[in-house]
Amino acid sequence: MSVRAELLERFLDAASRGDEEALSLMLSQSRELLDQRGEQGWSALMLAARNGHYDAARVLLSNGCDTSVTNRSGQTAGDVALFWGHRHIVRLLPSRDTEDPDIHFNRDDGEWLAARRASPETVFLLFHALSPLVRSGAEHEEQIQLCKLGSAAVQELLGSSRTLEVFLGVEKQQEDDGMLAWFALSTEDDPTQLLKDKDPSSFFLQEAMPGLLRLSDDDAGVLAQARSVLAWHSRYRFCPTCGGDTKVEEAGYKRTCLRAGCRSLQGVHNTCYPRVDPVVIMLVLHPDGKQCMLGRKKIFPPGMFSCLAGFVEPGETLEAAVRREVQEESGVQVGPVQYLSSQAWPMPSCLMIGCHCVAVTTDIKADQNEIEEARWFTRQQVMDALVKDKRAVFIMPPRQAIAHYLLKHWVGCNANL
Ligand SMILES: NC(=O)C1=CN([C@@H]2O[C@H](COP(=O)(O)OP(=O)(O)OC[C@H]3O[C@@H](n4cnc5c(N)ncnc54)[C@H](OP(=O)(O)O)[C@@H]3O)[C@@H](O)[C@H]2O)C=CC1
Ligand SMILES: [Mg+2]
Ligand SMILES: [Mg+2]
Ligand SMILES: [Mg+2]
Ligand SMILES: [Zn+2]
Repeated sequence: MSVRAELLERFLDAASRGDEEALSLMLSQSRELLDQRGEQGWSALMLAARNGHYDAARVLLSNGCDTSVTNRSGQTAGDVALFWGHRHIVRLLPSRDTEDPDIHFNRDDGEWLAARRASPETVFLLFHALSPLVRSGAEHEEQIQLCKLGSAAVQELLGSSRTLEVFLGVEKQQEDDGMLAWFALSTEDDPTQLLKDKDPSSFFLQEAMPGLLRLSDDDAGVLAQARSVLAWHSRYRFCPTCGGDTKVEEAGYKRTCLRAGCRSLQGVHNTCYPRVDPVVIMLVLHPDGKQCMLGRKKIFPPGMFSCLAGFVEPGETLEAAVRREVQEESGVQVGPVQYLSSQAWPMPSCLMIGCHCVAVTTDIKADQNEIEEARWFTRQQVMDALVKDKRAVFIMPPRQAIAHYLLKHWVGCNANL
């Protein structure tokens, strides 16, 4: 081994052990060690993150180390820390999920909203019966895009009592410090004809699934918000407390009961705001660490297996919901549960809470009502499905579903750890 390689191995070893003094000393002599990766493809920061060494990670960061460096599985130090549950280290590191659009809400200010509504730059998305108006994508046939209409195109609809309006937020414009406002309009009339005159290629996307998977990630994100709020309006026209009429307020984010004295007008209540239903979705890992459990619902396309999922019920923690749903659907008992990430799933308003969990029993007895079949799959089988190899024994859930991410994360993480 060359002197340099040996020095690097000693440096990486100090990071693994959490020896921050050795790290500081070696860096003062040879700064280029900082972001170098060893034979396994891991940097010092990744090793400190893997083993939960907070002070060692701080020393590396204070020396300016690059947090975006990835190992051979494409994981950053932040990903490694997250997987191993070292949250104190995750918090030290910049998150890769910080690229959310910069959206501000101003739902109470009627004048401001009216000005946004009238602005020629403002974007309107049109819906009918929860189906968005779309057109074929520019790039390839399968892809579709949301029709982004200007105020002139929706003038008639804006004034109509048969139109429901939901403010979606504003997008900061890079060039001129301006703000682009977005609205969703849902019409009870069928304006297809009207719009066909202007854009004959547009149509209302009828089936939410798998139709929504044909949108770009940006369009799908906006649609998740709009469709969830509109779905709530379509189901909660009357006051859930007294059955009275309601009026829409706060730019589409509140329905207030019109009956004086209704209990929903006082105190804390959750009937006036759009609902979000928490759903746990989990990849169940075999106690041997080498297999995971996937299930098939009858409605899935042939060959597709996905993670088990289920609604969180009142009084439950997320951990309890994971354990109960896995037990109900597969008969398997679950021990540790680890949260990974979440996803808004607008069918109609689920918040998918993605977890990995470890089974403590292995005999599967699929609940025939919800799950047609559940099986253990090896990592190789998941990998084959992921790369669509001809040996693949099942089909992965689509890339856009959090189940796909939970599987990909498992394959990527464990291969190296
Ligand atoms: N993004 C992703 O990767 C995935 C998303 N999902 C989504 O997760 C959601 C839930 O998963 P699923 O497995 O169906 O859930 P569950 O395992 O909890 O079972 C669903 C059943 O629960 C009942 N139910 C409906 N709404 C609620 C509620 N608010 N609270 C409690 N029970 C309810 C229904 O029964 P009944 O019909 O008898 O009323 C429904 O058939 C689905 O909407 C699905 O679209 C699921 C898997 C993957
Ligand atoms: Mg269930
Ligand atoms: Mg389920
Ligand atoms: Mg359930
Ligand atoms: Zn009421």
